[in-house]
Amino acid sequence: MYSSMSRLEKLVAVEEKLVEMSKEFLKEEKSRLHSLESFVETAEQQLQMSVNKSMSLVHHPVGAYLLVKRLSSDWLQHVKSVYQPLTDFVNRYNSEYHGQLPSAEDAEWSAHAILRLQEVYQLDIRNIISGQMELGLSTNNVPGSMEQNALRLKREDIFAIAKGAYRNNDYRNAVKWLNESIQLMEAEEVTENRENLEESEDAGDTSGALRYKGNVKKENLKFSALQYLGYSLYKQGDLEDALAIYKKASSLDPKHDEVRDSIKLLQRKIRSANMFGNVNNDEHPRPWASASNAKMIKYMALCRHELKPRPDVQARLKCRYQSNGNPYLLLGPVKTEVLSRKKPEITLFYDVITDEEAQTIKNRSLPKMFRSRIGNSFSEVESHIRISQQAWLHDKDDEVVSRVSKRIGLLTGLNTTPTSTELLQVLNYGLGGQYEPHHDYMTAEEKMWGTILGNRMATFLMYLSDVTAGGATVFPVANVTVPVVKNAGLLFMDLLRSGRGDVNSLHAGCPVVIGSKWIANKWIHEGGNEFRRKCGLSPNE
Ligand SMILES: O=C(O)CCC(=O)C(=O)O
Ligand SMILES: [Fe+2]
Repeated sequence: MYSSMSRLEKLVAVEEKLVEMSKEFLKEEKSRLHSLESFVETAEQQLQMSVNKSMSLVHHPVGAYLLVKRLSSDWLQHVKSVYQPLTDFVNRYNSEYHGQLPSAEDAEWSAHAILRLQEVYQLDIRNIISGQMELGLSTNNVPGSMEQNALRLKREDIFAIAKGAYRNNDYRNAVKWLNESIQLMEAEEVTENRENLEESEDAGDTSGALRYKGNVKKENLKFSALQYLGYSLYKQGDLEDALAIYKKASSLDPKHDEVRDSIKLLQRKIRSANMFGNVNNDEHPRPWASASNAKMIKYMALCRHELKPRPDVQARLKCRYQSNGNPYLLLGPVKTEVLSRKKPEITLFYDVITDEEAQTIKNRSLPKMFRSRIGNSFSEVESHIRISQQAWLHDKDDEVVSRVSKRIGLLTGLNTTPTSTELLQVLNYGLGGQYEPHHDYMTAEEKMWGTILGNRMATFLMYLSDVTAGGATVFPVANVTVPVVKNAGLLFMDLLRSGRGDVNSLHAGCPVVIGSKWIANKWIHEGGNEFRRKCGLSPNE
């Protein structure tokens, strides 16, 4: 469900219905409880009159009749009147919302999305927690104070995200999130103790003011958070701090065997480290799966707009109105920006489609969307590398689709008829949705398209939406970051003139921070373009 914003948007309507159903239930429940209350009151009154009075009501025929009637039916009716609607409510929830609700796995992935955004955009955890995730990002769309309050994370949520990092073997971030969640738990303990103290003073009871008023659940949460923290510190090689944390956990539950064993183990490890001077801190975990390599580090820096092309390369970039000598484009030449002139040339065309056309394409795709996969014709898998939903549109699906295909032909000077292209691929990214660095062409082994269509020669990527933050398209070799510009089209060559894949065409879709990013890809193939883009004389040309 997290894999596309359009699916997440549907959840809003589901929750709207849930709120409606619950409000109705509560209203009826209140009146039912109210009538139960007055029934119980009456019964109690009559009971007192039967027990205490000189003339017991039960000796009176009407009193006896009422007692028998109450016990033979009224009580059952009232108990049922409370019980039955509750089961109906649960049954309705289970049947009406079955299949529409996200799973625990969805929740876990959503927590991962927050971690990914934190990592890629180097966001401050405290800003994320306080509902100000966009601080430090280039956006003017900052939430108001009411929204900020609604976006504030609670200690349980912070703990859940920490556990997500932990499960990812990302102990560095697990430590950060666990520290925050424990700090919050402790701050809340202080306020609660103060409130309890005030309450007891009000009641004139100062003796038991600091007595443990026992919210066991909360204590368990902290105990468990401390265990996670201790282990994460240990995995990071921070033995002394890990020991201190385990001791703190032990003070909450001195009889806990696992914690006591961990303390002994850590003390032993610290002693031997002092003796031999070498701390075995296991392997240093990586932030998220593949972030350790240079390619990923560069990808993330480009997503943050931190890298620019070399100055000499930048100086040769230009902006022009392009008509390719074509009469259609002469009437309204397209504003074009060349973002890289080295191979592969990367060009951004502004306003290649209209808002209405973009909307039509999105509407046509919505019923056909499925989770994107990566791979080739032999094996395709769902993966965090590409978090989105996609649909394929035929030219004949809508007049707009064929019109746009033709327009891409005019803009690129390439053959974009159905025999030289793939269908239009429409994509909607999900929560933290991204597409990690990849090439669009297929290698010889992958053999996706056969000899007539040939390999993907050029990519024409159109942005069908804006986003509030994140989601740029980046080229880690060319050092180019292309922000999402609604209705613009991005063109780059995937192959060298020789037909070999151009490794420099490496590119990626950065994680979307805020917003719903829609794109449409038109892949133009070699077949039918032999004379439009001629072979070079050297394999590297
Ligand atoms: O979303 C982007 O900006 C890049 C998408 C992409 O590279 C692809 O779909 O092949
Ligand atoms: Fe791509």
